Amino acid sequence: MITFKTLFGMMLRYKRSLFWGNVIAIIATLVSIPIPLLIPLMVDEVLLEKGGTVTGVIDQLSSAHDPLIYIGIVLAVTITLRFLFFILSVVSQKFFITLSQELSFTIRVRALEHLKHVSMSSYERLGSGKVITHLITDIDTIEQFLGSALSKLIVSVATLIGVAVVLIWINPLFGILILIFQPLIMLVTRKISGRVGMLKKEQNRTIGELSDTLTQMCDLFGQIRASNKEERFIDNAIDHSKRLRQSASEYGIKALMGERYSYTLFLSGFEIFRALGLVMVLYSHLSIGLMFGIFGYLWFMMTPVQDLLSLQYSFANAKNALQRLNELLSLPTEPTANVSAQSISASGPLSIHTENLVFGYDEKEPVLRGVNLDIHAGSTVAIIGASGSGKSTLSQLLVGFYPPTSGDIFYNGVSVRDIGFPNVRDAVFVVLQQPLMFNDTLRFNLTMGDEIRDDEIQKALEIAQLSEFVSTLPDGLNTQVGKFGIRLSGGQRQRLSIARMVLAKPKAVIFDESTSALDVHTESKLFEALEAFLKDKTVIIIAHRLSTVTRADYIYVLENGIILEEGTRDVLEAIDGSYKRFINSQHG
Ligand SMILES: Nc1ncnc2c1ncn2[C@@H]1O[C@H](COP(=O)(O)OP(=O)(O)OP(=O)(O)O)[C@@H](O)[C@H]1O
Repeated sequence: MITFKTLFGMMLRYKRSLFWGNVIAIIATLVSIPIPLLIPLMVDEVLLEKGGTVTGVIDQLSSAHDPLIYIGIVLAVTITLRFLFFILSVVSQKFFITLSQELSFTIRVRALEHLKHVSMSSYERLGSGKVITHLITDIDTIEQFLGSALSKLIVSVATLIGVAVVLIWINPLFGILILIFQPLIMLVTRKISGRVGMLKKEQNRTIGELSDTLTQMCDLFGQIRASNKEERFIDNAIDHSKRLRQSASEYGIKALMGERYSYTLFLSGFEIFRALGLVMVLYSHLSIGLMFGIFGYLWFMMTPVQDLLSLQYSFANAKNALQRLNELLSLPTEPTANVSAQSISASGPLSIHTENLVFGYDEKEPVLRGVNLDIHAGSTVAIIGASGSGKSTLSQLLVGFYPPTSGDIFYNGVSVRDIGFPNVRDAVFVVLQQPLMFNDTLRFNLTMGDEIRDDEIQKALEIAQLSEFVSTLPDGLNTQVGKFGIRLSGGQRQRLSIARMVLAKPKAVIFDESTSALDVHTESKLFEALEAFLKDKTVIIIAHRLSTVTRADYIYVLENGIILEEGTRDVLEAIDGSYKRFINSQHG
């Protein structure tokens, strides 16, 4: 969880930037404070010929008692101060911009680091589009607040205090009124800013939904076109866009109204102060020059007042964006390992044993309803069963993708909860029926970014029956495969995934329908070539094809989430049960 307190803590890590940014900003403010007063003072001291501090100082420096010289020098000093203010504020902003970028980077890294350990089921529940919105839009909203808070809060407050001090010097009543006026407006408009913040949250939520819809639509565009369903999907995206338009305009209008309303309140107070200035010239000793000075300061206050008011709104937005980001940061993570990874990475094959394994994507509807497997190290087993019986789900659990709802999985006698899911995934590799590829080169898809020698890659390609195909490609391993591997055939993708498995050097392999796209001849050649590689490995084959299943020493028949039959081929063939029906169905 990230709170404003956490953000403040993160900020304190950049003490140097924070210190220098603020020191320079305060010097800039001090430089700017006299600006509104200098020229108006000329009204009293030069036009009304009353003399005073400014002309007194100039007289000490020069002997020319000329009104034009007084005005010229004051003008030159004022313009110099303005430029000095400009340079100092740019320097201080530089510190703050870098700092706010560092902070949003830190938040993004923290969210990405959390994503590394998030459990698959909670990730799937949230959806990629929403995850992306949290990582981009919400963090952006927080960054906008941090950027303006860092650069404007101290400067605006310092300017207002500085102005109040000068005004107290000119007239105490004015100064005190100005000091309490700004917080009063913020208090009055607090409710509106809270409401605006909620609308921002709603807008970011609709962005998340739209991005989810668009991601899915773009990823499956070919499928949509093949079914001639563009209209339906585009209409759906338009509906989401309408919702975004609605929430964005609601937010935009209310945010603008709120800020303008607060500002109008301030301007009304500003007019009252101006009228008060006139009244004070009439009924007190306030000079016309000082009255102009007061008017000047009232204008001067505009920017810090506007900044503070908009800060109030961006604070409300950031508060809601933080809440949304915390949804991502509080997604449950995978259980962590208790025993060292050593326990299954030690040499030798892996035994896999499940005890009363229960799992459901939705906890109320179990897909696996008490599965017991006893797979000896180095053996080859097959799991068969009707479509939807839970075979792929079982393989996803065995490979450490989801934690069991109840029951347990043991690898070499150690529970998956103790080993830790990442260690299981290192040791067990699942080759999927429809492996998805990165939109990158063949080499990247084989190595996933690891440094692997070319001769090793070549060997893996040979085993996977792919080397001939790759040798015909003009760019060889540097050939781009397209999004999800679209430029490869289904069988080539399956073989590429097998080559990836060979390079990953797992201790156990699950083939989940992973040769279904190959003809029987290529499949047979592939398994022959794999024989030496798989010799010391535990192998689980999930298949619908008898020729694939017959490679197994032992067979499990899964039905409706439970093991209905199990045994060697001979034993199962002798029973008039599901396995027999499976064989008969293959013989047509
Ligand atoms: N990621 C998921 N989220 C929610 N439900 C899922 C998910 N994957 C599978 N299911 C559901 O789990 C049940 C079992 O699916 P599973 O893919 O494990 O069956 P299978 O035996 O491998 O089928 P097939 O032979 O057709 O591949 C199905 O009812 C399916 O709807």
